[in-house]
Amino acid sequence: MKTLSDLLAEGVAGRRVLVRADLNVPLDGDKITDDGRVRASVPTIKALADAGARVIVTAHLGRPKGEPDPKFSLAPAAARLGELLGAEVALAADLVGPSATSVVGALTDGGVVMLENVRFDARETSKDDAERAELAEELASFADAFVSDGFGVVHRKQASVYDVAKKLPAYVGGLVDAELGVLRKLTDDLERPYVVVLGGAKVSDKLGVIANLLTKVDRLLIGGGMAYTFLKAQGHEVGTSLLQEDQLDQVSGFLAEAEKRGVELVLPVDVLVTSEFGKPEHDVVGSDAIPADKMGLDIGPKSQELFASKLADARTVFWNGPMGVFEIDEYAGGTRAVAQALVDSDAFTVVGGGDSAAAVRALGLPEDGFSHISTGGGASLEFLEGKELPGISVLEA
Ligand SMILES: Nc1ncnc2c1ncn2[C@@H]1O[C@H](COP(=O)(O)OP(=O)(O)O)[C@@H](O)[C@H]1O
Ligand SMILES: O=C(OP(=O)(O)O)[C@H](O)COP(=O)(O)O
Repeated sequence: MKTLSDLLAEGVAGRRVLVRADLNVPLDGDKITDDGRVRASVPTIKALADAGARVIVTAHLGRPKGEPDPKFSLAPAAARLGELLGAEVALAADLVGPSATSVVGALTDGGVVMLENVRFDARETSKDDAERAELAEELASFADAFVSDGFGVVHRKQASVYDVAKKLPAYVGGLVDAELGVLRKLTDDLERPYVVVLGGAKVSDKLGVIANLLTKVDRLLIGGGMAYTFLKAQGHEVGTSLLQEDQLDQVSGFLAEAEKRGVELVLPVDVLVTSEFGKPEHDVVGSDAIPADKMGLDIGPKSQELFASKLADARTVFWNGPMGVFEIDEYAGGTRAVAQALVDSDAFTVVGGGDSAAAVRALGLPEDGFSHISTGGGASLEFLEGKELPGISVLEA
């Protein structure tokens, strides 16, 4: 793979460089609640700008439906990036339309601009190769080189991640390079017990990694929205909790496979339930006694203790996905307990994922209490699975 250093060594003054960043930050209205991904994107962008490049940043925010939607505008991220760089970052009102053409045309050496949310164009996430290639061609027409630095999205075969790298001289960015370097320590010769903790809300996306993880880990702790499909597969009622009904058979298979392999699969023994998403009033119930009209929004106090005890003797830990809806104080206890157990541990500990990393910071845990805080959740998991990451393999080609 050609690296950012190679590109800088070639000389970038006056060249237009398209940088794919992951600026998928959590928002409260138009306020960024955790700017970790913007901060992580700065070094690569700054290195290029300082070397006189004309930098064009492309990124996504959330999962809009392939058309412009102001709720998912990158305006807050562009403003924050400008603050961190100490120079204005103009945001084009579109992705490859007249506004983008004019904003890119006005770029001067050392300047940085941003294109509006790449997922406002349905071709970005299209399954049709030709559609993605067409958008990639339009993006590539703005630039002379491409730098792939959105680690959180390298597992997506999308136009701005994968296809565009075939249209321009392509380089791996500093963030992606550094993230891969740390994650390699979790694949070669790791110290055991190796414990993986999974939670969060992207259940259907992330269930798939479990089959492979079962061949690698000693223990798998499952909380967050991910736990309920397991509890249901064990025959428990889960009320109105997040549930991946169509993956129940697959999850039953995981339970059997874990037993066969001697992998300890640990599920919550109690949960905090409420009647309406986000409602702070709640009850603590056994995970085999979730009422039909209630949803589980956090693991309970006994589960917190159980999970902490299962982390205490670990030598290597990877954690993706909050244990509950930590954005609401009442449901932050499980996430805090797992985070604290990692801080207290002297294992090699990696936390990955936009929301997991945000949770660690929002709950006031020391960032240096973890060996590494990764900007990517799904991307890290797929890397640990040993799966080919399209955004990386395209750079190796
Ligand atoms: N029991 C639950 N029910 C619904 N949402 C949950 C539950 N537990 C956690 N979540 C939500 O999961 C989200 C994060 O999930 P995900 O995107 O998979 O994690 P990450 O960004 O760290 O990879 C958080 O916004 C959190 O509120
Ligand atoms: O937030 C992200 O991933 P993560 O939640 O797995 O860390 C990335 O920005 C990828 O977003 P996507 O899962 O909508 O493709």
